[in-house]
Amino acid sequence: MLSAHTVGDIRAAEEALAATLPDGELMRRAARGLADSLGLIPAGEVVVCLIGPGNNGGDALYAATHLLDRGVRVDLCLLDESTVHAEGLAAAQAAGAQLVKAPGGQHWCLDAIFGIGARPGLTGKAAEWESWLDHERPYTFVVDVPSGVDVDGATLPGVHIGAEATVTFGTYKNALLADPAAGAAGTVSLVDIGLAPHLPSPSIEAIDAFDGHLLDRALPDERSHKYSRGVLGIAAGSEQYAGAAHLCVAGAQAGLAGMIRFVGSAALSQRVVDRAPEVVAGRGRVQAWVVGPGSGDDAESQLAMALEDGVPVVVDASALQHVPDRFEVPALLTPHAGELAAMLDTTREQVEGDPLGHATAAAQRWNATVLLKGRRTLVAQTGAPTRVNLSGSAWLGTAGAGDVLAGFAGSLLAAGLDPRDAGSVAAYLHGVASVQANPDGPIVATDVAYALPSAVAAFVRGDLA
Ligand SMILES: NC(=O)C1=CN([C@@H]2O[C@H](COP(=O)(O)OP(=O)(O)OC[C@H]3O[C@@H](n4cnc5c(N)ncnc54)[C@H](O)[C@@H]3O)[C@@H](O)[C@H]2O)[C@@H](O)CC1
Repeated sequence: MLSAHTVGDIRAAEEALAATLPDGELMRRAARGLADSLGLIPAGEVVVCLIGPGNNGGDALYAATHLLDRGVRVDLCLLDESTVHAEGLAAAQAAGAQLVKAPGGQHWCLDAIFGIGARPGLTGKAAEWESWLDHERPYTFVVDVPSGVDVDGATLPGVHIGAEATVTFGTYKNALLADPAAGAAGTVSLVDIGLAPHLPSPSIEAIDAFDGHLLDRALPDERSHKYSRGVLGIAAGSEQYAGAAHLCVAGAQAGLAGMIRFVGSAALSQRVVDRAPEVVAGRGRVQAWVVGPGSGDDAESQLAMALEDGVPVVVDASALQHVPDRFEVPALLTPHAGELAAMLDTTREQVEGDPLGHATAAAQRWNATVLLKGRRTLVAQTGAPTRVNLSGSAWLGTAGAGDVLAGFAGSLLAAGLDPRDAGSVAAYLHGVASVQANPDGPIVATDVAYALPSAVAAFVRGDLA
């Protein structure tokens, strides 16, 4: 599991760690790690370092001494000579760094304008540097966090640096994992400075290949039978969107439930059973429900029916328009930005500009777990670290992928996971399966459903890495 922490928590942890170390040791560790991560820059090349007033600039100045040691040339642009990290500047200059008035001509750049002490949005000279970067496009590394982003909120409220790669220290920051800010960071690498023992529980987490244990309590054993493994009820599809029923069922069949019951019109039920003969048509006892994929006008009555059972429920697509004031059962809501905007009476742009804020607000408001779909899908639940999904590719933006996800998440819920684990593991494996189905190429939602069972198995075995 990757974890991110808030600026406040990072500052407290750094203070506690620094108290156990000689003066300046933390910055030495950060600078050494940073320089090691800049190995891509060949000797003889020139890197321009954009240096701000704080310790972020200090990190870059000390890292510059290591770069100079191995033959990389360093130009320094100072935001303000009077506030720069003085010892760092002296060390970099002594090692051979040149002061320049403005960036120009260099093919490599190091953004050390602001770190976690940043106020979002760049102005003045920093904004001029950003427009040079935007125009000249040198290969840009960020020190700790892209300057100008909102570090905790992971938003982009103004001018900010966009980079190919970010080297961060101690722990991830929200802005490095959650969109839209994460989109500005490029590939992120983490330098260990010894902070972990001093950090509290994270603000954001991301499942990785080593988290297969999350499925442990929902796996079958030799005493299991179809009912003990969990039965999932699905109310999905309609005359207009019959395919959604098939895709939701296909996603569910790739999950951990022992049986699926399908509830819909006689004609639709017949279609579903013809295609997936394991499915049982009609109501009966279930451990969880999925309601809404392709349900159209039937969504309201289907959601009411599911809620009568008092079991956990996945609420997707058109059913999201009919949510109760507050859920009394464990609920996983799975909107995309447009659907969440409609629920919160705002615009898609507002949600996309601040997914973390809107997903968190919705989780609180409906007493539910909210899985907000996007490039970096979020799973927010009040009182627990928000999960962000890092798997998958842009090819996953394809018709029906959400129906598969809803069915798969429902199957994990029926098998005994709580909504947060069910939603976040489902999003993770859905992304993994999409890549495995056809790395770097087009896929349809059915391909994702078919690739899911082997992704589940590899995740459980710990083979995904
Ligand atoms: N605290 C520590 O012990 C460590 C900190 N490290 C580095 O230190 C950084 C944090 O250092 P600082 O706390 O000095 O913070 P910054 O380096 O982010 O700089 C903060 C300064 O910039 C000014 N500022 C912020 N945003 C501005 C804006 N938009 N326009 C104009 N001025 C602005 C602030 O007023 C403040 O003076 C981390 O990101 C990391 O790079 C590392 O060296 C590891 C250890």
